[in-house]
Amino acid sequence: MTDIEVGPATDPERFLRTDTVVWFQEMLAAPAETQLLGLPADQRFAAEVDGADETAYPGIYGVYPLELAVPGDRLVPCAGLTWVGVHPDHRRRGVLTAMLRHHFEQVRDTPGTHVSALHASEPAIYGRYGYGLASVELTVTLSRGTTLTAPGLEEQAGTVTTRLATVTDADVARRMYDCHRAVVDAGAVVGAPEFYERVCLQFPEWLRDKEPWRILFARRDGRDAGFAMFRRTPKWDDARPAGTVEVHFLVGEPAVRLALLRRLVDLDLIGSVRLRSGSADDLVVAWAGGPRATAGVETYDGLWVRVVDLPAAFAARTWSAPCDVVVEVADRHAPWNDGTWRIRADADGAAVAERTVADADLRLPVEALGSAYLGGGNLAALARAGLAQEARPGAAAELWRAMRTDVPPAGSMMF
Ligand SMILES: CC(=O)SCCNC(=O)CCNC(=O)[C@H](O)C(C)(C)COP(=O)(O)OP(=O)(O)OC[C@H]1O[C@@H](n2cnc3c(N)ncnc32)[C@H](O)[C@@H]1OP(=O)(O)O
Repeated sequence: MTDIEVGPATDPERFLRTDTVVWFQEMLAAPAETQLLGLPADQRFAAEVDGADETAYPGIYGVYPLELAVPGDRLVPCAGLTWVGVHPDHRRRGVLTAMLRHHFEQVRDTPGTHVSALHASEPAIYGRYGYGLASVELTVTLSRGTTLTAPGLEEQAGTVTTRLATVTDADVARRMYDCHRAVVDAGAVVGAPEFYERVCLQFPEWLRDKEPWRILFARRDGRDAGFAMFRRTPKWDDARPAGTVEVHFLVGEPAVRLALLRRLVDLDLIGSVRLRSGSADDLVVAWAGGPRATAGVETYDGLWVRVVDLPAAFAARTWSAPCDVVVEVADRHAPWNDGTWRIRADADGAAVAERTVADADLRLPVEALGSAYLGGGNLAALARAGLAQEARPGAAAELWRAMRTDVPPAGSMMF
């Protein structure tokens, strides 16, 4: 096998050339640092291989510094793995494997950060590296004028007004960041302020004939209370307006989201509204009156979570029920997690994981723990499916009851 060295990517132009060839996209005209906005210089990494072409790195990856909302209304630091790409000349020779090993070591050595998370380009890639699917994401399409019923929220929704802005308007990125950070459900991720500046970038090559992204702010008591980010695409069917609205963020408390959605399904000249990043039990489906009352519900994988430092990650979230389970964890790529742990949670929601020589009640791969980390991946169902092995009957359900949450994890914004 070729020697692969992973370290800082110090040449932004070379980084972007790799990205462009990996994703077969056109080169953007904007300066490299503008294109990389939001990806801190010390969070850009590259793989070098002897004899590689000097113009592009053989492999690249980057990390957005994110905060992840974990059970118990806590925001914890999270390494947002992104910009992963291996040059077509170097694929299937272990470059990704070397980069992910490097990433896990970096995260392990970063004080306060214990988990990594990502959105996968393809579902088959990341499970083998210990990422578990932590949330299921719904894309919900609503027809224009869909009635959204929520008697318990009417009074609050009635106090919300909405006001349209464009991402290029002054201060929009900061307002988005403030709103997003103020109201997050477990499962959601929040970026650093620069991340929202990135979201607001409008490269001409991306824009072409498209509408610039609009931000519909919700206002209550003279302050921002949430927002929706959307763009419309005009369409006409037999001379009837049938434009589509694509919504990428819907942020705020439930009553605020309801008010924003009511405005979106009432926009002129549209036929449908497509909402990304819904949770498995999304409020929108309930407000519409069930899946058949929508114009379509599609299910995708949401956030993939990788527990990098097992005991620290477990201590960072709140647990839902007491448990005392001995778990044998298989972890090839972060060997410091590999082995047997006694996991105990108390009635106050605190958990401790300690090394033990006791016999395991349950054997599972580390990705199963990533899957359950946000309260979503059902470990008892996993055991039934033969993807975790119980030595003590009921051990998987015991651990699951302690990790699960009342509602499924929220959808995560794309990063
Ligand atoms: C978080 C994000 O940024 S998601 C974006 C990921 N990037 C992309 O999809 C861009 C296009 N694809 C690529 O750049 C590359 O194909 C990558 C990054 C997916 C894989 O890089 P490679 O260096 O080829 O992977 P590597 O050689 O380390 O492969 C490791 C293993 O994963 C497997 N694997 C790699 N890619 C895939 C895939 N797309 N589907 C299924 N298995 C895969 C390999 O077969 C190999 O298996 P093995 O260990 O059993 O032999």
